[in-house]
Amino acid sequence: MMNKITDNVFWVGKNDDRKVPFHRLILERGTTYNSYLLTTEKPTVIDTVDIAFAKEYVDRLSEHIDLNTIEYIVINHVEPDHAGALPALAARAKNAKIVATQIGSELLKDMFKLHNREFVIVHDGDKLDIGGKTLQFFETPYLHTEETMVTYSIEDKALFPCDIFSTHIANTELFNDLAQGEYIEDFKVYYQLIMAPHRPYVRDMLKKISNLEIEIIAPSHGYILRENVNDFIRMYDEMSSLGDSASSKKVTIVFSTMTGNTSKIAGKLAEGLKEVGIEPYVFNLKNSNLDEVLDRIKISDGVLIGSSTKYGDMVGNVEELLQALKDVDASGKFAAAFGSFGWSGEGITHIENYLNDSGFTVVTQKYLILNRGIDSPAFPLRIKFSNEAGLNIAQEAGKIFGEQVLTH
Ligand SMILES: Cc1cc2nc3c(=O)[nH]c(=O)nc-3n(C[C@H](O)[C@H](O)[C@H](O)COP(=O)(O)O)c2cc1C
Repeated sequence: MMNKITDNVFWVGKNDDRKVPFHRLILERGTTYNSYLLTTEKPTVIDTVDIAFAKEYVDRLSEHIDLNTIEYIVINHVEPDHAGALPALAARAKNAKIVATQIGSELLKDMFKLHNREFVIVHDGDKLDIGGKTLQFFETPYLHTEETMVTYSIEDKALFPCDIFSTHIANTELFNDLAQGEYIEDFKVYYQLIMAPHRPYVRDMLKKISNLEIEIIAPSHGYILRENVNDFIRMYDEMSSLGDSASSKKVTIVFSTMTGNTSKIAGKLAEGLKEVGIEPYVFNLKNSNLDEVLDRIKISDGVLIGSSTKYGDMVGNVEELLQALKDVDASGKFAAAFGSFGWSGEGITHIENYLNDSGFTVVTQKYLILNRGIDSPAFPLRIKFSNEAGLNIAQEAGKIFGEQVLTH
């Protein structure tokens, strides 16, 4: 099916009106996989369709264009509901170069065995002349995975943001002004499910597109937005804004150290928290009153507890604090363990075990994979001695932990 979006821009996607299983959900209203064909002097395809419809998609496309004339295939996001038909298309569009971010290209090569294919690697702000139109690319990491970018057609004032601004609704009307029935709630639910876990990246994306003149948003699922476009951008702005919750959220960092390495990690965690607007309480247990520390933890939304390891155990009086924490109401509080170590780091694992036993929601790598779709930085935070790379990771970890607290 080929539908005109604007001059020389056509929708060539797939309407999937099944109840689609996706990310452990069932998309009750189905979805669409929106792919676009730009019939310029250097014909260009932007994103493809789900891997399940690859053959059908390529066959249909070949009815509209000689596939050998396709010059570029832009892949904004590698997930197989968008890039799934790339191998089938690339096999027949033999002259096409694949346009992606650096990380995107590496993933596509490995996932689809495209190592021998020509790629055009694009960076933030790069432009590509496709003969009659100019595409500009903006990297939008984690929206919804690490390699993601958006494509902007300057002459069309059209943004192709892949998953961003999408809605899971099967439809044949294509445009939001022709929508039969309510879809705004679905648009918001999509944001909450797919985008909200990456809130700070939504803010970065909004900054990047704020200088673009956008008349059409052509995402990869659901309606193409051409009516009240700015309302949808505003909704993302509102949903990703924290209001005054940053200043009202509290995090406590407590640690014990022998030679100062764990103290440096605590400092970096604090810097990361400050980056997201949280001013943490920081206690070195050696110089602190245990009751005062406990009082702070009681009013905190998150707690980070650290120790280095000495002969397979925690150091200082961390264990005394952890024992006392068993009597604190930990419901609704996030916690994570951290520490410096030399070769085995048992102290950090002991802390994590205590936090689990006390009923905190413990932030671990497993937790972040399942709840945020990210696998780093790895919690509990284990830094060998206090190397520079490790300390940078600690700062990132502070940010990620802060985001966790802020969005709950
Ligand atoms: C007496 C002593 C015992 C140690 N035992 C261990 C150990 O069992 N496992 C380990 O991974 N590191 C061990 N280490 C290494 C420390 O955990 C490491 O030097 C760490 O960076 C110290 O951090 P801190 O300055 O915060 O105390 C030991 C260090 C010392 C001095």
